[in-house]
Amino acid sequence: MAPTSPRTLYDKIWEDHVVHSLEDGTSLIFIDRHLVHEVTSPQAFEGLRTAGRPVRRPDCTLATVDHNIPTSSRKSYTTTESFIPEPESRAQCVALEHNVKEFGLAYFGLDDRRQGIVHVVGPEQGFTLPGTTVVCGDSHTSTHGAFGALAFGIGTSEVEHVLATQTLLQKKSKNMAVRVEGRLTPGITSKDLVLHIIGVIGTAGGTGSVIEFCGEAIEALSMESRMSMCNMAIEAGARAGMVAPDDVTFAYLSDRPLAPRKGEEWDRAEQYWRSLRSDPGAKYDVEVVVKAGDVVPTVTWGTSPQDVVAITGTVPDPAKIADPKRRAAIERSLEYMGLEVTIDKVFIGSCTNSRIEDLRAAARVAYGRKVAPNVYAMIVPGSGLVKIQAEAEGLDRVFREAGFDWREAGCSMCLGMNPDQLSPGERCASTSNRNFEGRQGAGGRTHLVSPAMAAAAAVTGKLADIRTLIAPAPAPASGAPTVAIGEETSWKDFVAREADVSVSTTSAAPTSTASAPAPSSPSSSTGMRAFTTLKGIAAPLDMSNVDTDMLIPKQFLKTIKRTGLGVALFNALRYDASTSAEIPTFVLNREPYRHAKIMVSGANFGCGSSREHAPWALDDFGIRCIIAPSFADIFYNNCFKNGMLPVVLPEATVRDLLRDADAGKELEVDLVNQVVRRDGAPDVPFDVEPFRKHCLVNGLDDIGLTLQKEEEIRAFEARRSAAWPWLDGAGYLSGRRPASIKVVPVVEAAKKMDW
Ligand SMILES: CC(C)[C@H](C(=O)O)[C@@H](O)C(=O)O
Ligand code: SF4
Repeated sequence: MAPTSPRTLYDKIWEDHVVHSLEDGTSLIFIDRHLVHEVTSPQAFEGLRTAGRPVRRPDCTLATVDHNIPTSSRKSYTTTESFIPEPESRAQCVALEHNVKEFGLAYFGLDDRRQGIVHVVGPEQGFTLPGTTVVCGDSHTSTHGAFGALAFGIGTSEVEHVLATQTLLQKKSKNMAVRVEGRLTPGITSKDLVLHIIGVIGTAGGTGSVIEFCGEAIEALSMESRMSMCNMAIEAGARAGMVAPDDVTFAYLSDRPLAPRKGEEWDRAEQYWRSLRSDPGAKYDVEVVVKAGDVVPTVTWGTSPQDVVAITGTVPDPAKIADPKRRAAIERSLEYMGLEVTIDKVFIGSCTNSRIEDLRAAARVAYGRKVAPNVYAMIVPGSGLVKIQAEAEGLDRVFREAGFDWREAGCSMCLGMNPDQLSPGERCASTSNRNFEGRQGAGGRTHLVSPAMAAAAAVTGKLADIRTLIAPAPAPASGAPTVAIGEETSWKDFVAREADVSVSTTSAAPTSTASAPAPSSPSSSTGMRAFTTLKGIAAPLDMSNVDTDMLIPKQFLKTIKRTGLGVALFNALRYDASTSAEIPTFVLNREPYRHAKIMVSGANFGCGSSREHAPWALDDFGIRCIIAPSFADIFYNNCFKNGMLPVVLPEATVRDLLRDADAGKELEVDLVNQVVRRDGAPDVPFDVEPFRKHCLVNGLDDIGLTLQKEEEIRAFEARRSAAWPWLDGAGYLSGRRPASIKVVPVVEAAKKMDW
């Protein structure tokens, strides 16, 4: 028998999940774990409802609210309707509550102490496991790759696809290795390391790839630190980030409520997990080597996560940049950021850095010090359980004593869909992951840093080198905490006792999931709008890295519909924030581009968040085709799910088309013949994957097509139950945990939401 060629970690997980493969390499892959939140799911549930489809695997689905919720005290919480004042945020959270009831899903609501940011909750509960495929309608799903899982963000149409079929249609990405040699020096965290890496490879450096982080420095990292790294893989443009599971991973998972049970089940799982390492000699398409010793405390200076600088360094001088586009981007960022060292706000939170280890790191700096008088500093734990653990360790008292605001769990000021926002011009040291214009509030300026650096900024009032502050702090003032920093508790005291809390639902949810319910409606495979040819005005937007926050800012994500978002498109570039008047120079405010059907733009179009609202807004404006040298993966996928066509062409050809567009000439995009027709110039051929083309040209709906593969999906599920039995029924709906163990309430105010 011929020896199999060496495989990477990604190859192994991919191959273990293929349900069915098409000739063009598109595969139907099985999804083990689906996390759901309120922003990207309402339209997906609506789709199921309209088609009369159930959720195929409620046992593999876990929902919570995180983006929209206020982080104020929940002591007075009675209902979500009365607790959330802002009508649109309230509507999204209430919609999720209705949906989880109707479809019978496990849900951590606002009065459940397990509620938190999806990417904190999944790992904390042991829902995220090595070797699994994990998805969520959220770009930072890459976080879960820290466990040796294949975890990636998806759009709302794909959320619906997973809910209905527990599978996704995917093309395999490239293998990329980022090897970090040597050890990080004292005071340097994985946040500094990942910012440094993004500075090296750029925000498009990982496009089309799954990054495996490896090497001595990665192996030495805790699970929390690995999660921060993989979380930001999406900021490097990657489809996913991953780290091979090892003893650190297994120790973290041991006894988590949803992890395999100790004994035979655990042993079998661990044996499989230990096989999930890249084989010696496995080939990567791209390899990058970084020296850990080169990494120093790192901070972003601009409006893209790649705009990084060592805290000891200086920001780039645009006059010294030869590339005119890059020079213009730097000039714009510098003008927006109006660089100064003093800061106004500090945000310690987000799915990047809101876990217990992050709060401990910040508390070590805050201990015995005071928040500078010019600064408002807030700490937002990633989940209710992180908050409880931090309180048991006395961290809240350290923070309060120092003058920090101690909040309830949620996404908070990471993107400010709730009231936690920056005011125009305010400067913030933030432990989050995106520093886009307006990300934390219109006109707000974000510097991405590690938790320790954020705490250092809070107490010094400016961006400061943490290494100058890691000497012991002065003795705390009277009334300071009695619990010394360093008395770490075990998460087991807080999480394990949750193991047997089951979530009841109002619908007749299946209690055994070894065989999945059959779809209740006939599967139709037509239904998407077809795309054959499109002729019209093309709007030139000569800019690289057009991110989805720019395409549609957060305030427009609160809708529970897909339509009517055209007015929101490029909102911050199109309208003056103070007067709401059109900015006449912006391309879509000029004739003939108000009527554009096509957009021509720069590389890495659609980077950042997974919000399908971005293609919905373009479509609603009238633009159904975007031509660019490259696209961010999730945005690219989202277009096809909406009958829209992203066309990839070489940089030089895009330049030619930009000139045509500038001249007001029409372009004709012919998908059937795969050419762009120009006025007075030769046709430009383009590539598109055959399966995607087939679906688009014929207006075929993916879900309908996938449901025709019911037999293959069932066969896969049977194989999965035999090979990895711990993955079945691992949701709170399984009823497999004994009900005899009493749940000890940790905080009186925290009650369990009963559905
Ligand atoms: C709302 C959601 C679609 C979005 C994402 O995908 O990342 C958000 O979490 C963000 O961080 O911008
Ligand atoms: S990046 Fe921010 S907004 Fe997005 S999931 Fe993470 S915490 Fe929430």
